[in-house]
Amino acid sequence: MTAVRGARPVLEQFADRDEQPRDEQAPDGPVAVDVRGLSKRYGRRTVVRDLDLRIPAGAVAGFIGPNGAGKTTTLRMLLGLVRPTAGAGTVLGQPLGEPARYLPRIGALIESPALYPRLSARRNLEAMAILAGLDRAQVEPVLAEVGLAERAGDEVRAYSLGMKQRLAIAAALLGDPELLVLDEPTNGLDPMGIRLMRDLIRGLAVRGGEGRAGEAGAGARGEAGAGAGVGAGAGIGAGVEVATGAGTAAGSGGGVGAATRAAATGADRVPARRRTIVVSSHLLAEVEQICDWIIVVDRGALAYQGPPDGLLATGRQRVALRPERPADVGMLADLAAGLGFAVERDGDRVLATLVARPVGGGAGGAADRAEPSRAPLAELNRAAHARGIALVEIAPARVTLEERYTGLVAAGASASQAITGDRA
Ligand SMILES: Nc1ncnc2c1ncn2[C@@H]1O[C@H](COP(=O)(O)OP(=O)(O)OP(=O)(O)O)[C@@H](O)[C@H]1O
Repeated sequence: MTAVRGARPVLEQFADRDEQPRDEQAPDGPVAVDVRGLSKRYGRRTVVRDLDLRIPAGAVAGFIGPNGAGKTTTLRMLLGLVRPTAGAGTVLGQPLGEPARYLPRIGALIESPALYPRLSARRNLEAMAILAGLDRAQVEPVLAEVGLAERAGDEVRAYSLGMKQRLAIAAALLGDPELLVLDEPTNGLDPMGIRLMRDLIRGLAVRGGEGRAGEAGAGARGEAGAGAGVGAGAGIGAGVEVATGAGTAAGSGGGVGAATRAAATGADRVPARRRTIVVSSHLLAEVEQICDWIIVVDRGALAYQGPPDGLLATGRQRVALRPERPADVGMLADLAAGLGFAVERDGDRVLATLVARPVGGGAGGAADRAEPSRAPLAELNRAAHARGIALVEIAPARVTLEERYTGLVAAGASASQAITGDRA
């Protein structure tokens, strides 16, 4: 498919911005994360802006946005690693401002894991378990859960990147967390590694391996435990102890979070032992297949939140137009562009997506958005006919989730630049 033209007048870009499906749907049932107005400023620069997040308990939530959109900063705020400039709400039913109350029930992988390269995966995990005050017997089940059981005795320095990522996830699984936060776990992986990671994450949506040591079964969790994260680099704020004792893995970055068993309050527990997973990525395609909730952020602001099909449903309509004479494709594309469509060439077809108020169409309200195509399509058809172009196809064409995502982010970028001239 060849892009013919994409530049649109500024006013049309503003129209796009207005139509962005901000906070499309709220979850019906219990929520694992419910925060409002989350913001972070660094100096004069706002990197997360008034973010309202509601993540259903038990969902696999994709946290998607381009590089620099504020994903990691947001996740760090949820994990108590960065103090929000503004915002309030709850994580696992506990106040956002008191992360010590919920961190023991969270496992997290934020940035590069810190591992002992000359120790085996098993020994690395045992060290983490000990530092976090956990039963070492948890190590074998989590190794099995991430598919490393057979290589658990190998030194970590011999591991591939994918295996190291798996090991880091195993560390985050220690303590059988209710909420698992994975920041860009597919970063740097090849296509097969990405696929394996996707399969792994899908499987982690159910908590606890069979026979996990010390596990008394569903609903029986309630042992008190001291929460601790294992990591190096950025400290954990808000009064949360960081286990960085002698022998902790060298390395930089946020380290590997290890959740402990903790007292569960009951009211906010998820039935059927579903685990809530938040997985960030700058590529929707890497995670869309496993997500039942999607959050799109762009320049620190929420662009969409809701189920994946909601993102699709809010997409603008696209039509495929095929002229009787293939030689007319270029003229047809020009015509459609002149009528306010974003135009792409697809062989002997033109794909026209309505991006602006229909020329000669409706007033532009919600009803127009629900059925945007009729008036402009009729106009397009007439205009083609007037130029002697006979259409042999004029039919709806599917807009993919990736295209919707890209459209959202691209429209936001254009509008923001037009308004402010910068990203702040
Ligand atoms: N400690 C900091 N001080 C100043 N600016 C920061 C700090 N941490 C992050 N930023 C800025 O905040 C913005 C958002 O960064 P963040 O890492 O949250 O984005 P991201 O969506 O996770 O990006 P990526 O996908 O590239 O990891 C970036 O412009 C970054 O430079």
